Amino acid sequence: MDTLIGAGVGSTTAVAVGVTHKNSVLLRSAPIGSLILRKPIFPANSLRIRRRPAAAVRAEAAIDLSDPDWKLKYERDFEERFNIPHITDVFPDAEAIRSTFCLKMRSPTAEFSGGYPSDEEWHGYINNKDRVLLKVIKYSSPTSAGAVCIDPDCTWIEQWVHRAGPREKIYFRPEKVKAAIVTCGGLCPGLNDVIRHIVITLEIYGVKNVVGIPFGYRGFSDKNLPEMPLSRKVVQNIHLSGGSLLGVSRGGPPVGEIVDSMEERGINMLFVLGGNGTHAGANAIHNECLKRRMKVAVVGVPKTIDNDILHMDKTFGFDTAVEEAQRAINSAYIEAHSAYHGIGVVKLMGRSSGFIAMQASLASGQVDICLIPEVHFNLHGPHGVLKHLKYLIETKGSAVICVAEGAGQSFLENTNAKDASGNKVLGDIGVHIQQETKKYFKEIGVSADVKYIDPTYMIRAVRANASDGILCTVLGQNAVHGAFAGYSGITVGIINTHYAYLPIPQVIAYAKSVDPNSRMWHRCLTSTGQPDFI
Ligand SMILES: Nc1ncnc2c1ncn2[C@@H]1O[C@H](COP(=O)(O)OP(=O)(O)OP(=O)(O)O)[C@@H](O)[C@H]1O
Ligand SMILES: O=P(O)(O)OC[C@H]1O[C@](O)(CO)[C@@H](O)[C@@H]1O
Ligand SMILES: [Mg+2]
Repeated sequence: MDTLIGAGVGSTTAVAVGVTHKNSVLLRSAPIGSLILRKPIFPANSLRIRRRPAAAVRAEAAIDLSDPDWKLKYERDFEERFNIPHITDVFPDAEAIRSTFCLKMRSPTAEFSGGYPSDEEWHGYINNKDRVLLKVIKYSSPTSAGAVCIDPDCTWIEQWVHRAGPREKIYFRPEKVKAAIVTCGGLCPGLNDVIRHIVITLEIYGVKNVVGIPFGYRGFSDKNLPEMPLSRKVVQNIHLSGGSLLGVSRGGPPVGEIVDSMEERGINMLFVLGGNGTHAGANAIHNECLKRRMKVAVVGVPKTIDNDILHMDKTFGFDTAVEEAQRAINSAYIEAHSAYHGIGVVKLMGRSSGFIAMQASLASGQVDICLIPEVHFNLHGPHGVLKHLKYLIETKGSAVICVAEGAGQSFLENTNAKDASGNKVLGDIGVHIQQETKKYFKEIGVSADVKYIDPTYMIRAVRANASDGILCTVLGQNAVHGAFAGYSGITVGIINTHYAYLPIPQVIAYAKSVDPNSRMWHRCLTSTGQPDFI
């Protein structure tokens, strides 16, 4: 008989379901290394599955646990899926030269007439065979919190991904490179830091032709938007302010037009900063370049304030967003605490993943109720949010709710509206909670002073904090190293504190979301003291 299985990866990975057939386990695009259980681990209504259509991602193969070699086969399959495309896959005879990124090459003014600089003594290169371990906990039992097991014995599986960094051999001659940078989607703290470090690192390799494409992918087709020449001088201080020097946008021309434009402009390195939509675009550009046999490196740097890109510890801007979100929560707390029966509602970003709401609630310690898209809740009824608010007002005198923008969408009218990129336009759950709370307290004859704060655009526009600034620096540098090393269709991320290159389809197969059975969500519940609202 088929058995529903729940799968959770650590505290920060998506939940998925699959079906077991006797000994074989079929994971339908499930997260890598999913936990196989004989029965559901979550009540059906707390298990929400969110998945974007996979962008040509090859799903995990079915595993036949009765096969004595299943572990070996699984590891081999994993290695194949996380293999990163290289220029030599299409151009086997592509010429490799010694890297110009060495201790002797620190000035962009150097010319190569006397030969490329090289540094025999420098041992700072990454070997192409270096790997980073994706999962680092060995679980002894599938019932251990957050366990990620393939079989009931929790057999240890090694999942290696490619280590990022400069290679000794490079596949582009710096003087022949025209590099372009584009930033797409919404704003996110740290965009300027990444742009800055891509430019600086390109110059250190010896590249002199670096341009910015204005306003996202639109800049490839809009003739009124000239490309912006970039140099260390131009980008020197851009990290001191938030936003993007190049501008951002949603929507844009079809991929074919983008690649036509790249051909016309002679761009052979493209650095794409953006979220899952942008990365789907980057992968399509990479595939189109392959089809046209263009020797081009397309490298992504994941920018998602929602932190919903798979496999990475976090994405840049997330830490800053959490820090900034705390200020809104603190204001809501002060307002609520200073009012008679004050209730503060703060809506934070998170279309399908509640990471910011969860982490900001945890960090602030001032939130009584945290609501995220991954965990179903009722507003009304004996166990609903409003009943609990009444209890909080009676016992504490005030309360603070932190809600992620994608939470409780089933309570709101579905307009089917889409933004320019095709993303669903969400209803305003913050306004809804504010209105329902006012109505409820009026009905029960208890006064309540409800204040609503939506700090979204204030948070997105701030400059990166120190930890994000460092993350952006390393990601920007590694993006350039990846391109020079000849990889394309890849993105760069931090995994277990190390840096890795991943094939784009694997990181955008679906949105990473909070596992309601994770230690981190349980810690959040411990902090807020909220019951489940079912
Ligand atoms: N499947 C896709 N294929 C090709 N291009 C895409 C795809 N999805 C989105 N894009 C393009 O990527 C760009 C950015 O997409 P989107 O607005 O969804 O932002 P995002 O990268 O997901 O970032 P954010 O986290 O801010 O939403 C847009 O120009 C959009 O046209
Ligand atoms: O108003 P815009 O720019 O379309 O962006 C809004 C969206 O962008 C995000 O901040 C992600 O970039 C979402 O959380 C939010 O729904
Ligand atoms: Mg997106």
